[in-house]
Amino acid sequence: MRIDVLTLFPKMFEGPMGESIIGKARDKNLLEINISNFRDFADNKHKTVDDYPYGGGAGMLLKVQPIYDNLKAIEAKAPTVKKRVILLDPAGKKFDQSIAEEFAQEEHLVFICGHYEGYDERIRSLVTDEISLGDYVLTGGELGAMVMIDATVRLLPDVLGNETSAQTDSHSTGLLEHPQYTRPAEFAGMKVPEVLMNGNHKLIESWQLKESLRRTYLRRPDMLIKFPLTKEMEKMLAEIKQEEKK
Ligand SMILES: Nc1nonc1C(=O)NC1CCNCC1
Repeated sequence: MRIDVLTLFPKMFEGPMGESIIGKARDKNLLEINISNFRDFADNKHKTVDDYPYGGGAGMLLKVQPIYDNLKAIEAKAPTVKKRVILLDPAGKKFDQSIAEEFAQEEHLVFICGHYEGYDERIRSLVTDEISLGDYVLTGGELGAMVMIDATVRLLPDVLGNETSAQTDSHSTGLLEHPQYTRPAEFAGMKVPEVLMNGNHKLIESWQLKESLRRTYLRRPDMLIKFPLTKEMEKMLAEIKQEEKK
């Protein structure tokens, strides 16, 4: 996968996109990330990328031209590859695991990071997607782009090195992940549930499913409404509702 990011602050990406799992994936050539500063493409001598809004109003808007020419330069390097050009915008579709899974299937992702008050509206004609990190306002789109890249890249083959962990994550299965424990068996008086210590895989799987259902029921009932429950799950959920009443 190739990822291009258009930003005014390239240095923001050095840490998060250079360390740990993403950094190792780049070292292993599992993906290529190119960060470009669209200020470099501004066609005026002062390299300005923003201007006052027509009709007045607070703040400055990002001009189209620098971003347009930056996109053209990216296109020139990879003309045949199908691209998803993603505009980071609080008015966009809210990012979630299903979008990460969709992006992970793509060959080439291009992220445009907003700044200032917003974009010249004509920038929207250049993009395929408008995606929001969430219902809040950030100082720029950079952190949103990094979160989306992180959530997407970890789904690529061989990036995690343990594919099952991506497939069983919260939000990947449609339920929240069950509680997990590691050594020691007891810490500060808190013991690991006995069922996990006895090695009976069928009992363990049943416990894990029930605890996923419990956690989802208690924390994210909105996810449960959408989940296709089996008869076994419906029985477990009925037990959970009784248990949680006490
Ligand atoms: N939420 C968001 N998801 O993507 N971008 C988001 C965002 O808040 N962008 C800011 C909007 C105001 N101007 C600076 C950028």
